Amino acid sequence: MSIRTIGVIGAGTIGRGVAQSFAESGFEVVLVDVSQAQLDSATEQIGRDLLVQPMLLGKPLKDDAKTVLARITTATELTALADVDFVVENVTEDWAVKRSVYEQIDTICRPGVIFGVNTSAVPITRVGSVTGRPAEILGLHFMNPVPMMDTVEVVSGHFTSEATLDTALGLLPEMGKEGIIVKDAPGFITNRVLMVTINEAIFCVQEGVASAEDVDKMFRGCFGHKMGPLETGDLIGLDTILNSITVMYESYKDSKYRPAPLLQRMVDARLLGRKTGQGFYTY
Ligand SMILES: NC(=O)c1ccc[n+]([C@@H]2O[C@H](COP(=O)([O-])OP(=O)(O)OC[C@H]3O[C@@H](n4cnc5c(N)ncnc54)[C@H](O)[C@@H]3O)[C@@H](O)[C@H]2O)c1
Repeated sequence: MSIRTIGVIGAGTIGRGVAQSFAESGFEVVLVDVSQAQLDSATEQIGRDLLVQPMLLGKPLKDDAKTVLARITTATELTALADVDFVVENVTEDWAVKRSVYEQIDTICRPGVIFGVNTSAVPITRVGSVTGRPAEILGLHFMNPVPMMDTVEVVSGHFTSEATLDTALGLLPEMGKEGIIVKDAPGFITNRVLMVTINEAIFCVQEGVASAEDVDKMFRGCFGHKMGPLETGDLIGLDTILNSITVMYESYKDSKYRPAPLLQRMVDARLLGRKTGQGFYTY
């Protein structure tokens, strides 16, 4: 099946980047979110990012920003995905929410259409089990900001077929990205390591060992990281960090994944980072 139209579900922090990246690469995109306000703000943000990111990357767009934006249509109903050739799902990191989406799109999308799960920690095999197409389900863990990151963690679930992996590994280079295959384990590789680091950095701030600014400064200065763990947490969204580390805590039954109480408190207070204008820093 030739892949020309991509269904992107969820127009939040990561979904809008996925939609932008596919559109920049010449694909038609149907972007679906339950919230019209979220779709409107995603479209506005994509418009701004299309102007800024190519300059930051030093790589001009192949087509002008207007043409790229025109490739993205939006909808609030999953039924808009009936004719898409490939799906990338990016809804809230909550199993009940994701499960309901997969049960619906399994009946809406054509048989054989592959579903890429963009999750921080939900097992891909579990997603496959609620659909009638477990061989066509794989993890596509895009990194934020998607248009600027060139590597994708590709997760092979228990039933993911070689054909599905081959299709995804062939599609990613069309977006200028490379996929690295990992096996299915909660948190995969990237988040199993990253979330523990961010969570532990939050414990350090909570205990008053150092300020958020100084923790981040050390990671930039001592290790040459572009961003420290708390800036990264604010970029990803502290609710997503909490959900991810909680999924790993529940999956591995290992106390090293227990969420920091300060993380929980900040999420309760809606201090979620960039997306709400305030996290460890003010935006
Ligand atoms: N933020 C990151 O850096 C990042 C990186 C990689 C993967 N992820 C994963 O991507 C997913 C989305 O994360 P995010 O940070 O973009 O979250 P977010 O909260 O910014 O966005 C989630 C979006 O999903 C929408 N949504 C909720 N239920 C829906 C439904 N039933 N149908 C359609 N849309 C629905 C919400 O309205 C919201 O716009 C999560 O699973 C997360 O773990 C996030």
